[in-house]
Amino acid sequence: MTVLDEIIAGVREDLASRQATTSLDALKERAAKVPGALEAVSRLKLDDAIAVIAEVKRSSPSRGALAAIADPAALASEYEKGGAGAISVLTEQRRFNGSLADLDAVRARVDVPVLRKDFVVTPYQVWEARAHGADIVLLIVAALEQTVLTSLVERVHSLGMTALVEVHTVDEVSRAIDAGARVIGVNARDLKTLDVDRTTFARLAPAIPDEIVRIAESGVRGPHDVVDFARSGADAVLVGEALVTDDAPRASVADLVAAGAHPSLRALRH
Ligand SMILES: O=P(O)(O)OC[C@@H](O)[C@@H](O)c1c[nH]c2ccccc12
Repeated sequence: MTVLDEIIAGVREDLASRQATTSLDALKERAAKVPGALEAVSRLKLDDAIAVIAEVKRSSPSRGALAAIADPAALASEYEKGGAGAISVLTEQRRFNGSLADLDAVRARVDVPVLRKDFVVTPYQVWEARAHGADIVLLIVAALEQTVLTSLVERVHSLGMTALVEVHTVDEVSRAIDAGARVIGVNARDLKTLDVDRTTFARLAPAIPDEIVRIAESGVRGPHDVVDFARSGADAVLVGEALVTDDAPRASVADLVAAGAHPSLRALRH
């Protein structure tokens, strides 16, 4: 069993208990009452800058406890003030110590698009994301059969949200494109082994067509990594650990945003 398999086994158990208390119909009713999803693609692909997606994450299987984050909305608000283009909220409970309550709290506080970061394997979780105000939903290619991936991408888009389809190999890039992805995230961390390889993005980016938004996920330590990923063709970066362990997350987001807006990168983007 890979780490990913273990995580998903736990996710399915937690999912079963939520399904026992909240019916799909109840979720659909709730989804009908929340404001519509924000358009996210234009926030993730900017003309003259790299978008920064800042993540709210307490723990991870690779790093253990990272930060207590007693007030996720306050942290998200700092990220937003620093110039984050979107906020990612981990909702997985067992390994990442997140929750849908965190998503609710962040959603209520910020105006930028919010990403539900979880191991989504069923349509129920997509409805849940929308019912809790998400605008973007992560779908991990390595965790899904192709037919399931395609139907989940369609479900996300049909609810007005944007699917962030995560890949780690060239073959997964093809699967993401075939599934109808408009936004592809290349994860530097292999979820089967948890190893980080920052060269993965540069290797996979050429296989991603220009009309698709390209996001570099994981392993961003600071401004120099943003510049490197931008040079390799990233439209956006997704940053977790470096920000949740930072004493001044707002200023650090601003530094990442400034690095990605540097004039020397502009020529590459036009
Ligand atoms: O903390 P980092 O190395 O900056 O990484 C953030 C984000 O990319 C990472 O949390 C992530 C990327 N894909 C995921 C899938 C599930 C859980 C977590 C993730």
